[in-house]
Amino acid sequence: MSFATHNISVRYGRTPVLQDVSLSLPIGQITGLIGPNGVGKSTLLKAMAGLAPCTGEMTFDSSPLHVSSRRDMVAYMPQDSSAGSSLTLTEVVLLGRLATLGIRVSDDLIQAAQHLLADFGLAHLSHRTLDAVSGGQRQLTYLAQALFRQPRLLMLDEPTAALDLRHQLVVFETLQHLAKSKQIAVVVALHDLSLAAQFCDQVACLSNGQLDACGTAPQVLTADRLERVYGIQADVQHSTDNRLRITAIKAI
Ligand SMILES: Nc1ncnc2c1ncn2[C@@H]1O[C@H](COP(=O)(O)OP(=O)(O)OP(=O)(O)O)[C@@H](O)[C@H]1O
Repeated sequence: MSFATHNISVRYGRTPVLQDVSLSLPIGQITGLIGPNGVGKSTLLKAMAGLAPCTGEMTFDSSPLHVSSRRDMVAYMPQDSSAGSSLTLTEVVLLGRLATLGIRVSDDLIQAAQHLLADFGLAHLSHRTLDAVSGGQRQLTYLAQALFRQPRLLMLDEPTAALDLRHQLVVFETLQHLAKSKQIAVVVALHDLSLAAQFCDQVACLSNGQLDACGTAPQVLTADRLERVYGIQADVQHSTDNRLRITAIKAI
Protein backbone atom coordinates (compact mmCIF):
# COMPACT_ATOMS: atom_id res chain seq x y z
CA MET A 1 0.00 0.00 0.00
CA SER A 2 1.26 3.45 -0.78
CA PHE A 3 0.42 7.05 -1.36
CA ALA A 4 1.82 8.48 -4.57
CA THR A 5 2.21 11.81 -6.33
CA HIS A 6 1.80 11.84 -10.11
CA ASN A 7 3.37 14.63 -12.13
CA ILE A 8 2.98 17.26 -9.43
CA SER A 9 3.94 20.68 -10.80
CA VAL A 10 3.80 23.97 -8.89
CA ARG A 11 4.43 27.54 -9.98
CA TYR A 12 4.42 30.69 -7.89
CA GLY A 13 3.07 33.33 -10.28
CA ARG A 14 4.99 32.74 -13.50
CA THR A 15 7.90 31.03 -11.82
CA PRO A 16 7.89 27.24 -12.02
CA VAL A 17 9.15 25.64 -8.81
CA LEU A 18 8.37 21.95 -9.27
CA GLN A 19 7.95 20.03 -12.51
CA ASP A 20 6.33 16.63 -12.84
CA VAL A 21 7.32 15.13 -9.50
CA SER A 22 6.13 11.53 -9.31
CA LEU A 23 6.94 9.76 -6.10
CA SER A 24 5.69 6.67 -4.31
CA LEU A 25 5.34 6.93 -0.52
CA PRO A 26 4.93 3.42 0.89
CA ILE A 27 2.89 2.82 4.02
CA GLY A 28 5.09 1.72 6.94
CA GLN A 29 8.14 3.50 5.59
CA ILE A 30 9.94 6.80 6.12
CA THR A 31 10.77 8.76 2.99
CA GLY A 32 13.44 11.44 3.38
CA LEU A 33 13.00 14.43 1.07
CA ILE A 34 16.33 16.13 0.47
CA GLY A 35 17.78 18.83 -1.75
CA PRO A 36 19.38 22.25 -1.42
CA ASN A 37 17.76 25.39 0.00
CA GLY A 38 14.95 26.69 -2.18
CA VAL A 39 14.68 23.55 -4.36
CA GLY A 40 11.01 23.02 -3.45
CA LYS A 41 10.86 20.51 -0.58
CA SER A 42 8.37 22.57 1.48
CA THR A 43 6.43 23.39 -1.66
CA LEU A 44 6.05 19.69 -2.48
CA LEU A 45 4.82 18.91 1.04
CA LYS A 46 2.35 21.82 0.87
CA ALA A 47 1.10 20.65 -2.52
CA MET A 48 0.60 17.13 -1.14
CA ALA A 49 -1.26 18.56 1.87
CA GLY A 50 -3.51 20.55 -0.47
CA LEU A 51 -2.08 23.86 0.76
CA ALA A 52 -0.36 24.94 -2.46
CA PRO A 53 -2.13 25.02 -5.84
CA CYS A 54 -0.64 22.44 -8.16
CA THR A 55 -1.29 20.35 -11.22
CA GLY A 56 -0.96 16.57 -11.19
CA GLU A 57 -2.63 14.28 -8.71
CA MET A 58 -2.22 12.22 -5.57
CA THR A 59 -3.40 8.67 -5.12
CA PHE A 60 -3.80 6.24 -2.26
CA ASP A 61 -3.57 2.65 -3.38
CA SER A 62 -3.98 3.80 -6.97
CA SER A 63 -7.29 5.60 -6.23
CA PRO A 64 -7.37 9.39 -6.66
CA LEU A 65 -7.05 11.27 -3.38
CA HIS A 66 -8.92 14.54 -3.68
CA VAL A 67 -8.01 17.52 -1.53
CA SER A 68 -11.32 17.28 0.37
CA SER A 69 -10.65 13.69 1.46
CA ARG A 70 -7.02 14.35 2.34
CA ARG A 71 -8.01 16.23 5.49
CA ASP A 72 -8.92 12.99 7.29
CA MET A 73 -5.85 11.05 6.21
CA VAL A 74 -3.04 13.56 6.16
CA ALA A 75 -1.15 15.51 8.82
CA TYR A 76 1.34 18.20 7.86
CA MET A 77 3.78 19.93 10.18
CA PRO A 78 5.23 23.11 8.62
CA GLN A 79 8.84 24.14 8.90
CA ASP A 80 8.20 27.19 11.04
CA SER A 81 7.16 26.14 14.52
CA SER A 82 8.07 29.46 16.09
CA ALA A 83 4.48 30.64 16.56
CA GLY A 84 3.66 30.93 20.25
CA SER A 85 0.21 30.73 21.78
CA SER A 86 -1.46 31.17 25.13
CA LEU A 87 -2.82 27.62 24.79
CA THR A 88 -1.21 24.96 26.97
CA LEU A 89 0.86 22.22 25.34
CA THR A 90 -1.96 19.74 26.05
CA GLU A 91 -4.48 22.03 24.33
CA VAL A 92 -2.19 22.45 21.32
CA VAL A 93 -1.90 18.67 20.93
CA LEU A 94 -5.68 18.25 21.31
CA LEU A 95 -6.16 20.64 18.38
CA GLY A 96 -4.71 17.90 16.19
CA ARG A 97 -8.18 16.35 16.33
CA LEU A 98 -10.11 19.62 16.11
CA ALA A 99 -12.51 18.21 13.54
CA THR A 100 -13.80 15.60 16.00
CA LEU A 101 -13.54 17.48 19.31
CA GLY A 102 -16.85 18.07 21.06
CA ILE A 103 -17.70 20.86 23.50
CA ARG A 104 -16.53 18.66 26.36
CA VAL A 105 -13.20 16.91 25.82
CA SER A 106 -13.09 13.48 27.45
CA ASP A 107 -10.53 12.62 30.10
CA ASP A 108 -9.34 9.76 27.88
CA LEU A 109 -8.54 12.16 25.07
CA ILE A 110 -6.70 14.51 27.42
CA GLN A 111 -4.69 11.57 28.77
CA ALA A 112 -3.85 10.42 25.25
CA ALA A 113 -2.57 13.91 24.40
CA GLN A 114 -0.50 13.97 27.57
CA HIS A 115 0.95 10.53 26.83
CA LEU A 116 2.20 11.81 23.50
CA LEU A 117 3.80 14.79 25.19
CA ALA A 118 5.40 12.40 27.70
CA ASP A 119 6.85 10.35 24.81
CA PHE A 120 8.81 13.45 23.84
CA GLY A 121 9.85 14.26 27.44
CA LEU A 122 7.36 17.11 27.83
CA ALA A 123 5.09 15.66 30.55
CA HIS A 124 6.28 18.22 33.10
CA LEU A 125 5.36 21.07 30.71
CA SER A 126 1.93 19.85 29.64
CA HIS A 127 0.15 22.69 31.51
CA ARG A 128 2.66 25.36 30.43
CA THR A 129 1.59 27.70 27.62
CA LEU A 130 3.26 27.37 24.22
CA ASP A 131 4.74 30.88 24.39
CA ALA A 132 6.57 29.93 27.59
CA VAL A 133 8.59 26.98 26.30
CA SER A 134 11.77 26.72 24.24
CA GLY A 135 11.98 26.49 20.43
CA GLY A 136 12.79 22.78 20.53
CA GLN A 137 9.96 22.11 22.98
CA ARG A 138 7.56 23.96 20.65
CA GLN A 139 8.75 21.87 17.72
CA LEU A 140 8.16 18.66 19.68
CA THR A 141 4.68 19.89 20.69
CA TYR A 142 3.69 20.54 17.08
CA LEU A 143 5.04 17.12 16.16
CA ALA A 144 2.89 15.57 18.92
CA GLN A 145 -0.08 17.50 17.49
CA ALA A 146 0.54 16.06 14.01
CA LEU A 147 0.79 12.53 15.43
CA PHE A 148 -2.37 13.06 17.50
CA ARG A 149 -4.33 13.36 14.25
CA GLN A 150 -3.58 9.67 13.66
CA PRO A 151 -2.87 10.24 9.96
CA ARG A 152 -2.13 7.64 7.32
CA LEU A 153 0.26 10.09 5.65
CA LEU A 154 2.43 12.18 7.94
CA MET A 155 4.41 15.01 6.35
CA LEU A 156 7.02 16.78 8.42
CA ASP A 157 9.06 19.76 7.29
CA GLU A 158 12.44 19.71 9.04
CA PRO A 159 11.00 18.33 12.29
CA THR A 160 14.37 18.08 14.03
CA ALA A 161 15.85 21.45 13.00
CA ALA A 162 15.57 22.90 16.52
CA LEU A 163 16.38 19.71 18.43
CA ASP A 164 19.45 18.52 20.31
CA LEU A 165 21.06 15.24 19.24
CA ARG A 166 19.20 13.08 21.73
CA HIS A 167 15.81 14.51 20.77
CA GLN A 168 16.65 14.09 17.06
CA LEU A 169 17.12 10.38 17.74
CA VAL A 170 13.98 10.17 19.92
CA VAL A 171 11.93 11.73 17.11
CA PHE A 172 13.26 9.46 14.37
CA GLU A 173 13.05 6.34 16.54
CA THR A 174 9.43 7.27 17.35
CA LEU A 175 8.65 7.84 13.66
CA GLN A 176 10.25 4.53 12.70
CA HIS A 177 8.20 2.72 15.33
CA LEU A 178 4.91 4.47 14.46
CA ALA A 179 5.36 4.06 10.71
CA LYS A 180 5.50 0.29 11.17
CA SER A 181 3.10 -0.21 14.11
CA LYS A 182 0.37 2.20 12.93
CA GLN A 183 1.00 1.67 9.20
CA ILE A 184 1.69 5.31 8.37
CA ALA A 185 3.56 6.67 5.37
CA VAL A 186 5.98 9.26 6.73
CA VAL A 187 7.66 11.93 4.59
CA VAL A 188 10.32 14.10 6.18
CA ALA A 189 12.02 17.06 4.51
CA LEU A 190 15.46 17.35 6.01
CA HIS A 191 18.97 18.69 5.53
CA ASP A 192 20.79 16.26 7.79
CA LEU A 193 21.96 13.58 5.36
CA SER A 194 23.34 11.38 8.14
CA LEU A 195 19.90 11.22 9.76
CA ALA A 196 18.42 10.51 6.33
CA ALA A 197 20.89 7.66 5.81
CA GLN A 198 20.28 6.23 9.27
CA PHE A 199 16.49 6.34 9.44
CA CYS A 200 14.91 6.73 5.99
CA ASP A 201 13.78 3.62 4.11
CA GLN A 202 13.99 5.63 0.90
CA VAL A 203 15.53 8.98 0.05
CA ALA A 204 14.04 11.28 -2.60
CA CYS A 205 16.39 13.96 -3.89
CA LEU A 206 15.06 17.11 -5.56
CA SER A 207 17.26 19.12 -7.89
CA ASN A 208 16.31 22.04 -10.13
CA GLY A 209 12.63 21.53 -9.35
CA GLN A 210 12.62 17.89 -10.42
CA LEU A 211 13.00 14.52 -8.78
CA ASP A 212 16.65 13.68 -9.36
CA ALA A 213 16.57 10.25 -7.71
CA CYS A 214 14.59 8.10 -5.31
CA GLY A 215 15.96 4.94 -3.74
CA THR A 216 17.76 3.60 -0.71
CA ALA A 217 20.25 5.90 1.02
CA PRO A 218 23.32 4.15 -0.51
CA GLN A 219 21.76 4.43 -3.98
CA VAL A 220 20.94 8.12 -3.67
CA LEU A 221 23.56 9.60 -1.35
CA THR A 222 26.59 9.19 -3.58
CA ALA A 223 29.54 11.58 -3.65
CA ASP A 224 28.83 12.35 -7.32
CA ARG A 225 25.21 13.30 -6.66
CA LEU A 226 26.12 15.42 -3.61
CA GLU A 227 28.63 17.29 -5.76
CA ARG A 228 26.17 17.83 -8.61
CA VAL A 229 23.08 18.64 -6.53
CA TYR A 230 24.53 20.42 -3.48
CA GLY A 231 27.81 21.66 -4.93
CA ILE A 232 29.90 20.06 -2.22
CA GLN A 233 32.78 17.67 -2.03
CA ALA A 234 31.73 14.94 0.37
CA ASP A 235 33.30 11.81 1.77
CA VAL A 236 30.76 8.95 1.73
CA GLN A 237 31.86 5.86 3.63
CA HIS A 238 30.08 2.52 4.01
CA SER A 239 31.12 1.29 7.45
CA THR A 240 31.29 -2.34 8.52
CA ASP A 241 28.03 -2.01 10.52
CA ASN A 242 26.32 -1.15 7.20
CA ARG A 243 26.01 2.53 8.06
CA LEU A 244 26.57 5.33 5.62
CA ARG A 245 28.82 8.06 7.00
CA ILE A 246 28.70 11.34 5.14
CA THR A 247 31.19 14.10 5.81
CA ALA A 248 30.85 17.35 3.92
CA ILE A 249 34.40 18.42 3.15
CA LYS A 250 34.15 21.66 1.20
CA ALA A 251 31.86 23.81 -0.89
CA ILE A 252 32.82 23.72 -4.56
N1 LIG B 1 4.69 31.93 -1.36
C1 LIG B 1 5.69 31.99 -2.25
N2 LIG B 1 5.66 32.85 -3.27
C2 LIG B 1 6.64 32.90 -4.20
N3 LIG B 1 7.73 32.09 -4.16
C3 LIG B 1 7.82 31.21 -3.15
C4 LIG B 1 6.81 31.10 -2.14
N4 LIG B 1 7.18 30.13 -1.27
C5 LIG B 1 8.35 29.66 -1.71
N5 LIG B 1 8.74 30.29 -2.83
C6 LIG B 1 9.95 30.03 -3.62
O1 LIG B 1 9.83 28.70 -4.12
C7 LIG B 1 11.10 28.03 -4.10
C8 LIG B 1 10.98 26.75 -3.27
O2 LIG B 1 10.77 27.10 -1.92
P1 LIG B 1 10.63 25.98 -0.81
O3 LIG B 1 10.33 26.68 0.48
O4 LIG B 1 9.69 24.96 -1.26
O5 LIG B 1 12.12 25.39 -0.79
P2 LIG B 1 12.78 24.34 0.22
O6 LIG B 1 13.43 23.31 -0.61
O7 LIG B 1 11.80 23.89 1.23
O8 LIG B 1 13.90 25.28 0.88
P3 LIG B 1 14.61 25.25 2.34
O9 LIG B 1 15.51 24.06 2.36
O10 LIG B 1 15.40 26.54 2.30
O11 LIG B 1 13.54 25.24 3.38
C9 LIG B 1 12.09 29.04 -3.54
O12 LIG B 1 12.77 29.63 -4.62
C10 LIG B 1 11.23 30.05 -2.82
O13 LIG B 1 11.83 31.33 -2.84
